[in-house]
Amino acid sequence: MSEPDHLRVGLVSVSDRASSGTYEDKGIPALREWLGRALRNPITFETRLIPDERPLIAATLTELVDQAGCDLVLTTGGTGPAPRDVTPEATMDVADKLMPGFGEQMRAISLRFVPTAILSRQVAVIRGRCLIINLPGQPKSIAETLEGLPRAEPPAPGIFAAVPYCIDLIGGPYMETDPEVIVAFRPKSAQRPPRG
Ligand SMILES: Nc1ncnc2c1ncn2[C@@H]1O[C@H](COP(=O)(O)OP(=O)(O)OP(=O)(O)O)[C@@H](O)[C@H]1O
Ligand SMILES: Nc1nc2c(c(=O)[nH]1)N[C@H]1C(S)=C(S)[C@@H](COP(=O)(O)O)O[C@H]1N2
Repeated sequence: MSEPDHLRVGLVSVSDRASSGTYEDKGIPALREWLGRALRNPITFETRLIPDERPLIAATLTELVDQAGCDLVLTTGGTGPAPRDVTPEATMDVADKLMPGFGEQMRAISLRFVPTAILSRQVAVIRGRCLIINLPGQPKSIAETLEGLPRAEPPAPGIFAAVPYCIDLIGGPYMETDPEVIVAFRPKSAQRPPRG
């Protein structure tokens, strides 16, 4: 059987303080660690650590999709209500299509962890053949929202369950997950045979 498809993934940490060196950035390492655990595909990461500036965030996302050729871009930070939190606006600036279900589900999952979940205005969009998803800045929120609480009662499905099929539908590579971390949902007609 052939090897899993290669993925190119953009990781963008949007933080005034981490990008200026006030504190160490923990966003990109947390994203890289979670994706490394969850995916069986070989991945090339494109990482960017930038301040909360709307034109710069939009230009970074455009570059990652149009020049670097990312299949998936995850951002962390800048989704709240503070004056400098503009990641959702910058993400919508570069969008071809909005994908509101991701934001709705992330806020629902996050409410299981923190009552302030509703303060995140995180969005997801399609640009070209790339899915761009905003995550909150708190590093622990990355695993919380991507993975959810699949074994809790009632379960809260992590949003990453829907990412592989979304990438299929926009013409991207076939993403394969470790079911111990996240079970990717695809309709039967879209599934490749499991690897032995
Ligand atoms: N990139 C990051 N690395 C490490 N910790 C972070 C990062 N971003 C946020 N945090 C943590 O999460 C908390 C809440 O984040 P907050 O909403 O204040 O940050 P932000 O708007 O995402 O980034 P900033 O205020 O630096 O521009 C911070 O006090 C910090 O402890
Ligand atoms: N899963 C999860 N979601 C979360 C949080 C969290 O700790 N875990 N923090 C919340 C808080 S306190 C804020 S202010 C918003 C926005 O955070 P940001 O501005 O760092 O993106 O995300 C919310 N969503």
